[in-house]
Amino acid sequence: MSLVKLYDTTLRDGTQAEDISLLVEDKVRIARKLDELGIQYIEGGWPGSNPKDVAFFKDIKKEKLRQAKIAAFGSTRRAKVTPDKDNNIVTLIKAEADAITIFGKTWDFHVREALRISLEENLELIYDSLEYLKKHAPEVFYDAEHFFDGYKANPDYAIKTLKAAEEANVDCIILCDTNGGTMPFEVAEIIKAVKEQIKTPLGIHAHNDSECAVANSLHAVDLGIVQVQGTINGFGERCGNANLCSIIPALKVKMAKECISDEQMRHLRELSRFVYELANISPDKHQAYVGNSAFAHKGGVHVSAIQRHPETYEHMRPELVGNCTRVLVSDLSGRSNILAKAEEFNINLDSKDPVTLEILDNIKEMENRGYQFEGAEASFELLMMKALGTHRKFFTVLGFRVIDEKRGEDQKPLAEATIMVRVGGKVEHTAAEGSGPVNALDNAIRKALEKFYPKLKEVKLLDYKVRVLPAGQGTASSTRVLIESGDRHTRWGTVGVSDNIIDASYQALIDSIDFKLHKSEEQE
Ligand SMILES: CC(=O)SCCNC(=O)CCNC(=O)[C@H](O)C(C)(C)COP(=O)(O)OP(=O)(O)OC[C@H]1O[C@@H](n2cnc3c(N)ncnc32)[C@H](O)[C@@H]1OP(=O)(O)O
Ligand SMILES: CC(=O)C(=O)O
Repeated sequence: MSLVKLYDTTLRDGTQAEDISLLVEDKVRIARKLDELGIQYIEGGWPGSNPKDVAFFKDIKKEKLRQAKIAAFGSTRRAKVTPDKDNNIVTLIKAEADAITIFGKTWDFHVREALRISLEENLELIYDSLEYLKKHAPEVFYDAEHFFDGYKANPDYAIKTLKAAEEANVDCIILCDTNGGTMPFEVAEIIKAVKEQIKTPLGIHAHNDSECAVANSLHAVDLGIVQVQGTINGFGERCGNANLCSIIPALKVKMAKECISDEQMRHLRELSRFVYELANISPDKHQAYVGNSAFAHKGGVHVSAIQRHPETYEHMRPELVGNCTRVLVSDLSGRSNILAKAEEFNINLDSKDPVTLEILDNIKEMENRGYQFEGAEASFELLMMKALGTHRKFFTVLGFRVIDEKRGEDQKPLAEATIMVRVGGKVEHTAAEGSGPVNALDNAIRKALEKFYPKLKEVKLLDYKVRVLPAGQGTASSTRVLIESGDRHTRWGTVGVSDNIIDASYQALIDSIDFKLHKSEEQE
């Protein structure tokens, strides 16, 4: 297997994405994880840009990375100053990184319009910036910005810029699709032409503005490119960069190109989620390879087939990237979905058992009323237990009342809930306040039940989603509430539907508590 080197720019180009900003500590934590994953180069930032990036290069030196090299990023020197006097170049060297990457202009249009210098002067900028850096850094890479657009506009000039970098003896020339508009067939044609004229090892840095960044990067590797730049989860300027979470498994599984070990790749999903978490961005469920839905099967026909052989509807084994097969339950389910779920919950169910059909019919009828079990597997498991007669009634709610009161225009509203529950022979009547009516109700339910079941103290409400469902013919619109709860060990989802938002929330809250009590009992 030939080796492709991965160059991660999450900490530099990734942070150029709208809504993404990382603290120095976050950057160091991500760098550690990238190193563990086996990424060969980690671009830490642009030290000439801001003090945070300067601090990163200082702090990362204290880390004992296993194998990754840290790269510092910047640009060619400014016109009219020599490299040794150019603040950006001097700062790059001071960062004392293992490698330095600078970008320079390839596109004649950019030279004229953005830099406003002559084409000849730009070639000098490229050559002497790189030649100077080569004397001061162990490895120097050249990002040929807008290479593909530049080549299309003026191929002779674009090649001249690469030759200037080659003459300066750089270690790798990276062809950049900076505006992300190049098509895969153009990439192939242009790289072939470049390879006839440039002998320096080549890399690719593709943006995703036309959704082709991953395809372009893979095409480039197929044509012999040895360095692939990208970011975790595809974060990056505008529509993002080539997504390394897709590139890595494609290289290894589909193209037999070595880049990280099999064991390292099993941590890819974990790393993807770690970066989402630190960037404070919700993970994209539908993300290829590592997303929650990447191997989630909903249609009954699909579920029936994957149970016979997973490859019928899975392009590769999810475990290779640390993901897993999931079966969803909905009104598109068949008996196979119900049986798969039963197996997941360790429930013995036979496809010929009338209960299987009863559960299936029940689900379809409830989904028709607005329930959705895809994100509410705990409610579904409770429903199964009820159908099978294994559900235990831990408590009975005898009634509740919720009051939401505002005492003046500039006063905050106050919410209070009272609830009456019976556990065994005892009746408990409790009141609690909350930041809103649902929170007050949640507090009151727990306060009433925690006395009997102290384990409920562990339960936290992690997410609360409300969706107003459109009215059907002759009916009022109703509300669906999805709640995600969790304890120290796990998370679970529950659902409630009603034309009253408090009632819908109540159903989801009660299911959450009921589920926790069943699971605690099973564990004991
Ligand atoms: C394709 C890419 O993604 S490249 C990376 C882009 N990332 C960033 O821009 C984030 C970090 N940038 C920054 O912090 C700032 O832009 C800085 C510190 C680099 C520069 O700030 P300023 O000096 O205030 O300049 P400003 O940002 O307004 O304009 C960019 C300058 O860089 C110059 N420039 C652009 N590309 C190059 C290049 N390859 N070589 C040399 N100079 C360049 C422009 O001509 C302009 O200089 P001028 O105004 O003197 O003509
Ligand atoms: C260098 C870089 O980030 C680009 O060309 O997109």
